[in-house]
Amino acid sequence: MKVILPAKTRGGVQQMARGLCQIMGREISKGNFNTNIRQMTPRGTLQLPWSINSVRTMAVLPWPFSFQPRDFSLPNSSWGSDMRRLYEHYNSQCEVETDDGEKKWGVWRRLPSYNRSLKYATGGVYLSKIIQSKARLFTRNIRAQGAGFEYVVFVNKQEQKCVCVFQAGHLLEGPPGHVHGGAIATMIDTVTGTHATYLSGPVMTANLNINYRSPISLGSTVLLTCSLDKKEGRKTFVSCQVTNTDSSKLHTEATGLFLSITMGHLLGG
Ligand SMILES: CCCCCCCCCC(=O)SCCNC(=O)CCNC(=O)[C@H](O)C(C)(C)COP(=O)(O)OP(=O)(O)OC[C@H]1O[C@@H](n2cnc3c(N)ncnc32)[C@H](O)[C@@H]1OP(=O)(O)O
Repeated sequence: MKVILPAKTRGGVQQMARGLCQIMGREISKGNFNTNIRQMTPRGTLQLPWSINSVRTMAVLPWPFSFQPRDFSLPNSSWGSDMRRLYEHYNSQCEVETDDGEKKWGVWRRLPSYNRSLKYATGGVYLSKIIQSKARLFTRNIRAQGAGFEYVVFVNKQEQKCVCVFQAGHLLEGPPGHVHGGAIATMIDTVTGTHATYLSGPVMTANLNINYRSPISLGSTVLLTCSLDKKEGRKTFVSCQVTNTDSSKLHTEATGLFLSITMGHLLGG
């Protein structure tokens, strides 16, 4: 049986689980991560600190000890008709049924929210295990559904392309009735960064160039379409267009340079 708890209760359960970790003798702290992740075995696999393994174990324990983080990229009641329609359009191509009724991966893949996405990136699996229970992109921190960044990302590995369906909530206001340029830049950085991560493993944005062509109305849904321009050593070049939902109007265009980083760089080593 699957029990879906209201957000408040889930928070309580998470706190309780954290409390249990503490009672059991260790709190998961950044220092704790840093010390332990440097312990590499000769084969290059990580010796995870016991606290992380405990957290992972708890993620598969039955309720009330399980605290699988919420996937923010799934539809919720704030999603408008455009958002839902485009979600269905891409989601229906994530899994396809063959003639003999077998289910297979389609050309698109929906990326879940959180740093769970990192596991799809080359070499990202260990990083994912370490940070997924701690980190959350700030775009997901506005609790009221529909008030901030509502979005879902789909990637197409074959075409080295990715799309994001984004509905901008009222808290993202810049010019009256329209989305703030910084909020648009945030989404561009997030989606191009996600795409670069998917293609190249852990990266950081080194350069982002943005041209704003036409304003985006608050509450509207737009499409961010990203493609790989080229890869050169540690550099991944990605471009991005923000358009209305039928791609007939260009709102914003951007190019980004992402540099592959080591785990040490990301964790301040
Ligand atoms: C699933 C997960 C989804 C995640 C999505 C969210 C994505 C969010 C992404 C972000 O917002 S990351 C946060 C914003 N970015 C930063 O804070 C990065 C700060 N900068 C750095 O940490 C370093 O400058 C950086 C890692 C980008 C590069 O430092 P390095 O020491 O690794 O590289 P280095 O400076 O040696 O440069 C390597 C090459 O890149 C080139 N380069 C570096 N920065 C550049 C730049 N800004 N423009 C053009 N080229 C640049 C540099 O010239 C050189 O070229 P060559 O090899 O050809 O000589």
